[in-house]
Amino acid sequence: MREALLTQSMLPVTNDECALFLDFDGTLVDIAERPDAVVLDPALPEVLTRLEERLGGALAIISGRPINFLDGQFGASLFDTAGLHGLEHRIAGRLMLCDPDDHPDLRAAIERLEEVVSSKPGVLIEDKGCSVAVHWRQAPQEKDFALATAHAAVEALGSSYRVQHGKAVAEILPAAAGKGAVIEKFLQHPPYRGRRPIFIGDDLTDENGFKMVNALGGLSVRIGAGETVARERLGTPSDLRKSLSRWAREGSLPFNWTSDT
Ligand SMILES: O=P(O)(O)OC[C@H]1O[C@H](O[C@H]2O[C@H](CO)[C@@H](O)[C@H](O)[C@H]2O)[C@H](O)[C@@H](O)[C@@H]1O
Repeated sequence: MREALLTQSMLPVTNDECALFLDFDGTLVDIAERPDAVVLDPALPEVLTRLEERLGGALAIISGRPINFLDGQFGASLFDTAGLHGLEHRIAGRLMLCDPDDHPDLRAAIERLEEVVSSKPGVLIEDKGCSVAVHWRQAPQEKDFALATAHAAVEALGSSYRVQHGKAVAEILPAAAGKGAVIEKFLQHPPYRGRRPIFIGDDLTDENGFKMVNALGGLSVRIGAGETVARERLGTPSDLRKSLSRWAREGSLPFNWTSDT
């Protein structure tokens, strides 16, 4: 009897028990030199659609990008999504967007930032409406300047805003935005409710999501090297795409995750 119970509690987690949350940059797509230069694997929308079916609809993309950018990549409204690190979301098809008009101080700060960086070739401002990213991937010598500029802007904006560090980027966004909180929100709604979350990401903004998922008894997976609270690791976005494709085709989770862990 005891043996039977033990075996039962160690069964692999199945598709109908879990919800899958996927980061975009550095996770589903390889990092590119510029935000507008990422290349989506043309097979990915179909792979994710098959996987979403296997998961009873419980699949969402959780990104720092705006939802309209992600829809442009995958096809309008194809997947549930959280954009701008959780500031906006589409859950079970219901859309909640962030309105830039609600952030007049930030809009004025973005105008100033554009002026300030215009004298620094290779430093890019990515205006995302309710948030802004200062990128230095193409000008690594300007890292200190870019970081100082983003932090000075947030200091002037006050405590309603914060800086989110990332890969060769510092972003300014409303302080309440975070991937952990938005994953928790998804889990309050069908078809996510009652499922165990899996979150796969690669960057500092994803650590907040990993923490939440760990606390909820889910599975956190970090793509690539670096300090992390994630419990599992995969090498590259390409490794992940292969794993997702096999999962969509064959049906069993590509992780060693049993119901007792
Ligand atoms: O949450 P994510 O989906 O991972 O988005 C995080 C940020 O990713 C983007 O910047 C990063 O990817 C760029 C393209 O590969 C790269 O050039 C840059 O250095 C990276 O930091 C995106 O541009 C940001 O808006 C996202 O917030």
